[in-house]
Amino acid sequence: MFFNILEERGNLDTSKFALGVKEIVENVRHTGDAALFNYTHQWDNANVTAENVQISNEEMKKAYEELPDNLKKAMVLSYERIRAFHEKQKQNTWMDVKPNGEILGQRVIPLSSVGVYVPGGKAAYPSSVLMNIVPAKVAGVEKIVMVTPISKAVCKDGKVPQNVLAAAYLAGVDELYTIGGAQAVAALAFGTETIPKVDKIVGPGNIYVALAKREVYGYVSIDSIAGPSEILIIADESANPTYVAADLLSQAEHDELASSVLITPSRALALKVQEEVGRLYNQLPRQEILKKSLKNYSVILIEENLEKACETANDIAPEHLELAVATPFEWLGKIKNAGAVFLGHYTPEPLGDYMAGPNHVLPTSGTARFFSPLGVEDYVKRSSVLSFTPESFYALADQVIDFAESESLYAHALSVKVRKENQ
Ligand SMILES: NC(=O)c1ccc[n+]([C@@H]2O[C@H](COP(=O)([O-])OP(=O)(O)OC[C@H]3O[C@@H](n4cnc5c(N)ncnc54)[C@H](O)[C@@H]3O)[C@@H](O)[C@H]2O)c1
Ligand SMILES: N[C@H](CO)Cc1c[nH]c[nH+]1
Ligand SMILES: [Zn+2]
Repeated sequence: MFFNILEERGNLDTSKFALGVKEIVENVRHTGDAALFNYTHQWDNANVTAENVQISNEEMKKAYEELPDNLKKAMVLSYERIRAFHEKQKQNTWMDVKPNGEILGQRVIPLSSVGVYVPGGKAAYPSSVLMNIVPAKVAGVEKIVMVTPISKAVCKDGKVPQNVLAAAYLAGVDELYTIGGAQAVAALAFGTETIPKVDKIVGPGNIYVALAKREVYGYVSIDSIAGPSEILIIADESANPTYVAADLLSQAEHDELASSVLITPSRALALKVQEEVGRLYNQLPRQEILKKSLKNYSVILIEENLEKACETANDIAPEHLELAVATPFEWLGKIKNAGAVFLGHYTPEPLGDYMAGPNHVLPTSGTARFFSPLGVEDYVKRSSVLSFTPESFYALADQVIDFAESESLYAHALSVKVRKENQ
């Protein structure tokens, strides 16, 4: 029996990973490539050097051209849907021109360089390549640097998988390096002899990647903490236990630290889902990962009613929240904290992972309380614009002087007074 049926659930304790990550980040910061390639050998068992760390555009192009037709079709459709969704997020520069000549505005400027992390320790993630890079392209980022590890578990031949290379080509990456983990995040944050320093690091990853992003924040910007995957399903008696069980398993298979939670007022449904999880588990590979994630970080909670279920979900603030209930739109307004909300019995979370269009890089570990999904706004910055004519300046001069003097900042007041004298 995998799921405990409980009244309460604890959160993932990240502190035991944090010290190791700090050390990795510091070493890469101070010794560059030497530490980067040592850690790559240690954690990925890969012989990456300055000579072979970068993958050429020709290699990516070849991977794309040789992709099987059905996968190419799926990838292109996914690309187009992600692009269409993110085009809607674009913000425009605006200027407000008043009749007295005062102009106030806001420019939206793409970031010069971003580093995108594409995970690759336990699975290959071409879908995350598209989710990271397409919004950066829509925003107009000048240089997109992608990193991804070549772990033994995923890259049997010691090479980045063809589907990842193909997605990178389709999305239009500028530079691709075969490094991963906390060491790759540190390399992007501080730069090394071979890895360029970037302005912002985005993208999902395991606990080491997520904590490393937190560690380098301030030296560079980051999007959010997008760590081990999470799903929380609120279900009532209208839910199909097989669908619910499959959706819970879908996120559990990502990582031993992934979390799948069902909240329901129906004990009958809870028991059926528990049974279905056991049955479906037996048909799946990746059982080592599934077992750990389901036993340690997953739970079925029985709540009195759907109102209470929504309150608990808001406390947990999950990455993905499915409303597997008869009238999902009725409950949507009650959900305040979730990376993405999936409504009804035919909007399973994996549809969002691959094809729907909204971004699948989402905040985890309760950070959906204040972080948002990755989007075009992550790849731009705003800059304010101010322009006054003498007439519009004189109209505000006295109030600025009064305000400045109330702060005892007389040079500020003087800057206005010297101009006012010319009135
Ligand atoms: N939140 C999101 O938006 C989102 C999206 C996609 C995937 N994910 C998550 O991304 C993660 C992908 O994980 P992954 O492992 O497959 O790939 P990954 O690339 O994130 O991590 C692999 C790297 O971890 C490092 N590592 C492994 N063991 C280590 C150790 N003991 N000490 C230090 N470093 C170590 C290695 O350097 C390795 O390259 C999963 O947790 C998945 O749930 C999250
Ligand atoms: N569910 C993941 C986000 O937590 C994204 C993903 C990519 N591929 C499959 N799933
Ligand atoms: Zn997934």
